[in-house]
Amino acid sequence: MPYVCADYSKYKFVNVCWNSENGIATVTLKRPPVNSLTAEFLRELSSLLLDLEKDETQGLIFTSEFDEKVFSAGLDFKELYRPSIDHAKEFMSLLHSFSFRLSCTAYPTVAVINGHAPAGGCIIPLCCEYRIGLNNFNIGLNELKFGILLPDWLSSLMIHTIGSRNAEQAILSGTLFSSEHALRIGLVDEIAPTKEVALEKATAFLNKAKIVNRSLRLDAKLHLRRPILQEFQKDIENELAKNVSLLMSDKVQQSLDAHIKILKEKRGN
Ligand SMILES: CC/C=C\C/C=C\CCC/C=C/CC(=O)SCCNC(=O)CCNC(=O)[C@H](O)C(C)(C)COP(=O)(O)OP(=O)(O)OC[C@H]1O[C@@H](n2cnc3c(N)ncnc32)[C@H](O)[C@@H]1OP(=O)(O)O
Repeated sequence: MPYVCADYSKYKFVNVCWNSENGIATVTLKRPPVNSLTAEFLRELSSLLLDLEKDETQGLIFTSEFDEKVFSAGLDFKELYRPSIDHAKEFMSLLHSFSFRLSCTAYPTVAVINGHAPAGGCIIPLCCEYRIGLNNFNIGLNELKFGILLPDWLSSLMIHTIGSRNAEQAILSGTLFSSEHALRIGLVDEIAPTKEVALEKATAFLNKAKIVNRSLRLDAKLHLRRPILQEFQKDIENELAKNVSLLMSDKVQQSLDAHIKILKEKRGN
C-alpha cells in the first residue's frame, strides 16, 4: 500500500485528504472566494500533482470547498487585468503545464463538480478522466463570449469529452450548460444529489480502475489521449506567445474590465 511522504499541509489553496487504506487522495480546492485560477494557485496545483505521483497515489478526486456554489470561476479576472508581460507569460505557461500534467497522470482522476465551472473553471474537470456533477450548476467553455479564442489543447479536451459535433456547437455558441444538459451531452458522466454521494461514486470509479494493471492502464490512457497530448506538445513556444498576445490585446483587456465591473455592480461595490 502507498506510503505518504509529502507534507500536504504546506499547501495553501488545497486541502488534501489521503486515504491510506486505498491510496485515494481527495483534493479540495479552497482559494476563496471562488477558486479562481491565479499563477500562485496553478503553481501549487502543479507541485501537488508531482507530490501525488511520488507518493504513488492510486486515484485523485478534485472537489471544491465552496459546496453547491462554485467549483471554480475560471481564470482570475483581477490577476489577468493589465498584467506585466512577464506575468502574462508565466501565467500562460503555468496553465499549460498544469493542464498537460493533469491530463496524463499515472493515476486515475475524477472531478466532483459541486458548483459552477465556467470557462477556465471547466479545465480541471476536462483534464480528469471522469466527471460527476451536482444539480443546479453551470459548466462549459464560454470563452468566445469574452473574445477569447480557445487554445487548441483546450478545444481538443472538449472534443475528446463530448465529441466533435457537440464540441463545435458548444464552443461556437459559448454555451454554459445546466447540469442536466451537461449529462445529456456527456460533459458530465453522472449527476449526484449531494457531494457525499458524488464522492462515493467517485471512489467507485477509482476502485474499478484498480483491477487493471497500473502501467498497462497508463499506456492505454496515453494512447487514447494521444490527440490531446499532441495538441499540448505542438509548437509550445508559438502557442504560448499567441495566448499571451491575446491576453494583452485591447479587446480581451476591455472584456476583462467589463466583467470586473459587472461583478462589482452585482455586489453593489
Ligand atoms: C483572459 C485569458 C486570455 C487568454 C487566454 C488564453 C487561453 C486560456 C484559455 C482559458 C480561458 C479562460 C477564460 C476565463 O476563465 S475568464 C473567467 C471566466 N469566469 C467567469 O466568467 C465567472 C465569473 N464569475 C461568476 O459568474 C460568479 O462569480 C460565480 C457564478 C462563479 C459565483 O457567483 P456568486 O454569486 O457566488 O459570487 P459573486 O458575488 O459573483 O463573486 C464573489 C467574489 O468572487 C469574485 N470573482 C468571481 N469570479 C471571479 C474570477 N473569475 N476572477 C476573479 N474574481 C472573481 C467576485 O468579483 C467577487 O469578489 P468580491 O466582490 O467579493 O471581491
